[in-house]
Amino acid sequence: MSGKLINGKEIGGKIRETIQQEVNDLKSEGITPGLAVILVGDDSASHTYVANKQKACSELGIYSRLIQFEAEISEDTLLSQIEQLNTDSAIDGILVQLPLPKHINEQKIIDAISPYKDVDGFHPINVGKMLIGEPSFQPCTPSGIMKLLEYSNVDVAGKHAVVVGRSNIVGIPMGQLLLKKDATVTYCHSKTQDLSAITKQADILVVATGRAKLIGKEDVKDGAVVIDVGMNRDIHGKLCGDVDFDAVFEKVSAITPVPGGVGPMTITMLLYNTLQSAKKKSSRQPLVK
Ligand SMILES: Nc1nc2c(c(=O)[nH]1)N[C@@H](CN(C=O)c1ccc(C(=O)N[C@@H](CCC(=O)O)C(=O)O)cc1)CN2
Repeated sequence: MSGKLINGKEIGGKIRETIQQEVNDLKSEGITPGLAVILVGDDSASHTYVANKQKACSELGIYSRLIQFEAEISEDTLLSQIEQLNTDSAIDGILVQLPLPKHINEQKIIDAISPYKDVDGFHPINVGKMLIGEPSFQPCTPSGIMKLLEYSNVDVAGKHAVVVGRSNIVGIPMGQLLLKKDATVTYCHSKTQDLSAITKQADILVVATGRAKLIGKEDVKDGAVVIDVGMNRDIHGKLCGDVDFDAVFEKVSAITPVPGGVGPMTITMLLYNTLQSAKKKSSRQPLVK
């Protein structure tokens, strides 16, 4: 089974080795990369992801600072915390773990993060730069998927890539990164008519809907490469993706598992972006509002 399986833990591990080497080099020059993580509320999945991010930082020698707030925190308090971090020289990357409680405007919070420290790649300046192919922080999940494809020798150019899902943090940037690598991209979403007719045409199928096992055997083409971004619980409480892994496995040429596929790459690319930010520390421009 291993030939078909795109193993995000293994590929992420290889990339983390090169990041670690570069972190060591930077540290020998007296620079320690630093990441600030803001966590609001008590969502248990968010707590797990943040703990995993901190553990990964510590394994690679990246300084991480956790800033925790109760769910009732005001938007203004959050904004002033971000302002402080924007000018903190020990901090190269700032991330606010999503989702935020409903009374907080997520976009307003993202907009307040300095684009020079926006290691999630969610700030409109980084999104815009990514769209026109300028160097920028790229969002971690889509850029991690591009790495999975690259390390698995999947040539994207000229292929029909179908992205199911249009979120700002995964679906939309995913399609754009595939387009930049010369794929022919189709977006599908909750209003798409006859989803299956389109997913069946995909050479590369990326599914990011948050709907457990939405994609089954009848929805994929023979030999397709399937990337599952989903993170759901099945009726037995077991972690599962948006793709019915067991049903499609025989049909596809390669597939990511859940867990152990895309998830670990999200954290790897966060470490990568934090390192890139630390490398640019000396040339970082003051934020012009
Ligand atoms: N500020 C951000 N918020 C959120 C992001 C993000 O990129 N930035 N993405 C997701 C959550 N996420 C990272 O924050 C994330 C999700 C899943 C994993 C992961 O490694 N999953 C494991 C399984 C973990 C488990 O057992 O529960 C896997 O797939 O193997 C990492 C990061 C939303 N919020």
